[in-house]
Amino acid sequence: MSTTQPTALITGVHGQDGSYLAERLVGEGWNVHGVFRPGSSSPARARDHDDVTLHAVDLVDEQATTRLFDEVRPNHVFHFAGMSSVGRSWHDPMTTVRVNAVATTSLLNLAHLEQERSGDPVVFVNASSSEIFGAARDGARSENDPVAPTSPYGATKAYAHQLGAVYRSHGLAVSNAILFNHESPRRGVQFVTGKIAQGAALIARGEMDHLSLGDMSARRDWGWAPDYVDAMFRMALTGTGDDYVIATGRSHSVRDFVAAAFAAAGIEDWERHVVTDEAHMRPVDPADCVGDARRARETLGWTPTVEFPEIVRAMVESHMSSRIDDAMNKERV
Ligand SMILES: C[C@H]1O[C@H](OP(=O)(O)OP(=O)(O)OC[C@H]2O[C@@H](n3cnc4c(=O)[nH]c(N)nc43)[C@H](O)[C@@H]2O)[C@@H](O)[C@@H](O)C1=O
Repeated sequence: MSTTQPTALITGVHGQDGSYLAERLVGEGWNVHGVFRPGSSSPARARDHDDVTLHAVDLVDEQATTRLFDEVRPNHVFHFAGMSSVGRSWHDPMTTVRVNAVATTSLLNLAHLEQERSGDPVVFVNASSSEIFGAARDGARSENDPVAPTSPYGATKAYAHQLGAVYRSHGLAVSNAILFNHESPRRGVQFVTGKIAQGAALIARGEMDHLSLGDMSARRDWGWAPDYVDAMFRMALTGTGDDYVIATGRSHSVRDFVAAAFAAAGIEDWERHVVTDEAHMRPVDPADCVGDARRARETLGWTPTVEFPEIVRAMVESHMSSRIDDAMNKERV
């Protein structure tokens, strides 16, 4: 490994975005360190990646995280680790706060200290979220929209987003990637797209009878995860910090996703197989969530490359052919 190449620390390296970014940075010749939660399962794709140095660290443990920084001395931090389920955040707000707010505070502080110690810039890319905008209104959201979260998850992401801006004004190159929903065959089944893709495949194979969902009228701006990882790589290369909405600009309903997924699995009469259940509904849920990524297009030269039907197909096909190398996706909900 070259020492003149950038050294990146990726938190949440076993997740969807972390794993795609690790592969990308290794391909670019970077020195890549990945952090995962002690005790969490290690998907085969991460275990197989010899070029990524893995660290089992609980990021809520400030001393352990300080030791990690002392060992790695990163000049790029990509912070993806978090409690990422909006639905679950209503049931476990304390864990949501610890992981999304407390750990992010520690990482921003340590990145800033590392910059001061080394005298060299440290670039920090923070995975922010469209959930910081809440459910108040429809229409495409841009970086200038008010931060007004309506879920415990959104509130913790809003805090991390704003603390990132505080450290930016304090000299750290922090980019907040305001990520709208982004999917791939690596998406876990706790999210609606992974659940539907898995359900359609299991029903087509005769291994499941019906799929139980919450609000099917909810609309989301679903993009392709590797595109969103590419956007965050581009943010890092600017060497300066800013806020960037990353989105396709178009939304589809959960119902649209269900119809496309079942069609991809060879089932046209999907209504027979889907029931709605109050248990999957949320106290508050944005009805329509669309992003305006003009700044990312103009400043980063970023553009989404994969359309909605292709995303759905890729996810269903991976479940149909059992190319599921991900422990997360083996779980059934
Ligand atoms: C940008 C944002 O994107 C994601 O958050 P999310 O939008 O909550 O994603 P989801 O896939 O859990 O829900 C999408 C929609 O689908 C509805 N829905 C219906 N029925 C079920 C259902 O059965 N399960 C789930 N999970 N959702 C359901 C649900 O009520 C919502 O309207 C995370 O990556 C998050 O980390 C993030 O930052």
